[in-house]
Amino acid sequence: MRIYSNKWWEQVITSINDGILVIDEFEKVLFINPEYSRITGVGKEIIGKLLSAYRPGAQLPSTLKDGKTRVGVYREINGRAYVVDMAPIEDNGKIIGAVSVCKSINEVKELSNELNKKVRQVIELQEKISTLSSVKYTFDQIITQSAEMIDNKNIAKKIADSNLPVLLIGESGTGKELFSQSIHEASDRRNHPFIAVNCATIPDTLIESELFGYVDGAFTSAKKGGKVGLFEMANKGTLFLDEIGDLSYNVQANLLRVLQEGTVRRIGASTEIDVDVRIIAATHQDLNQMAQKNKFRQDLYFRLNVAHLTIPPLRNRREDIPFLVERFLPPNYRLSKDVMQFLQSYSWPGNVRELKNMLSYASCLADNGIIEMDHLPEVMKNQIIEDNIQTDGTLKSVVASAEARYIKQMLMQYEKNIEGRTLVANNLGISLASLYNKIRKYELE
Ligand SMILES: Nc1ncnc2c1ncn2[C@@H]1O[C@H](COP(=O)(O)OP(=O)(O)OP(=O)(O)O)[C@@H](O)[C@H]1O
Repeated sequence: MRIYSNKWWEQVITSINDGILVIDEFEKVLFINPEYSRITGVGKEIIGKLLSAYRPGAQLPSTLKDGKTRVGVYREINGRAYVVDMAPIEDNGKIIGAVSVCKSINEVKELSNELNKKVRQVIELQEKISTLSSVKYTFDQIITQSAEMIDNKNIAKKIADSNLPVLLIGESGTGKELFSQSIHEASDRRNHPFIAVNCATIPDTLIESELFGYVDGAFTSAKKGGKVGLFEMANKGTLFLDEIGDLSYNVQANLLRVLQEGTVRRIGASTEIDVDVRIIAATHQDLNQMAQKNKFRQDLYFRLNVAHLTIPPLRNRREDIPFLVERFLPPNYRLSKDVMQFLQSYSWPGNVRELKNMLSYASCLADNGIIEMDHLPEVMKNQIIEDNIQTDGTLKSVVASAEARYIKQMLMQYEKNIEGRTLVANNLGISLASLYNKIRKYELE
């Protein structure tokens, strides 16, 4: 068998990543490695000294005496904390020395602090994801009787389980997010995050870091430790990009790259991260026209416009109004005949959201459970109804239809008594008698 020199063994021990100290049978220190010095702060001056004299409280002399191994003994000297394992060195049953092996706790502490920091970050992210991704809606909650909306629901159900991107087009408050959440809930991504982001409400300078995240030190105001982007948060789930038409051209290019590659690169990072995210985009704008005018990237438009649904405004599906009213009114509340008639003729610029909010407001004012015209918000009553006016037939009948609509609109704004009627007549520039004639003629009451 080959005999290895002392120098050879010394090199082996020197290269070990734990601190090592060896004493002889008389407690005299024979050897320490550089790691021991690094952990304890004790240098080569200890060699040749009696350990208990140089390091009071050391337990290695006890191991020398009783021959017992000691494991995980905690030591803290001059702010340096470490754990020590001790073992006797025997030759033919006789203890001829002892060795101690130590590991720094400062490093373990630092690692544990680092770990705690990461755990806190994960908890923060989980909380953020759960607030961002609280899916409330399913297809059953989309109330409609309109043929166009029923078609939309059927198509949405069919494409839900695919990974196809979806583009939802419709005015504000028509239910685009409702569709988007329902598609997510009906897909096999339902147990993963649904994250909604409104591109119109995030300033241009921040949107990239929101979507793609950044690494530590990416820019001067960057948060320490970096930031996870929404794409990473939505991994395996759905990212709902509302008002996508408001994204700047630059961000559109980066978004397209993520969709094509299936990877994101955090701002300032050199590596890509794989992401598996289904995109549902929504807009009230005509992206096709915007693409033709170079205001929206055509390649991104084609990428997003794979499955598209156009959600009609409420004024074009008035048959839904009574059903939505029933859904949103608190129990034991009802609308007066006037109010129901008004809702049927109103233009609903804020669509279903406006109807829902209006009913909440009015039901607070209606003490006896019956919602009257007086309980409607003033802005609504003042809204000039431009639709539903007859636009074909003889000139006489079209003028009569417009006249009836305008008088009705005026009547709604004033009290239903003589003072109110006088104000209406004055505003219309006609006599009170003439106003009553027109009310009778057009059956406005
Ligand atoms: N068909 C419907 N049945 C029941 N509730 C509806 C329907 N459509 C819309 N809503 C309700 O109206 C409100 C607005 O809907 P939603 O947020 O989905 O609209 P949106 O088109 O995404 O609006 P925006 O573009 O302004 O974000 C929500 O409270 C939603 O629940």
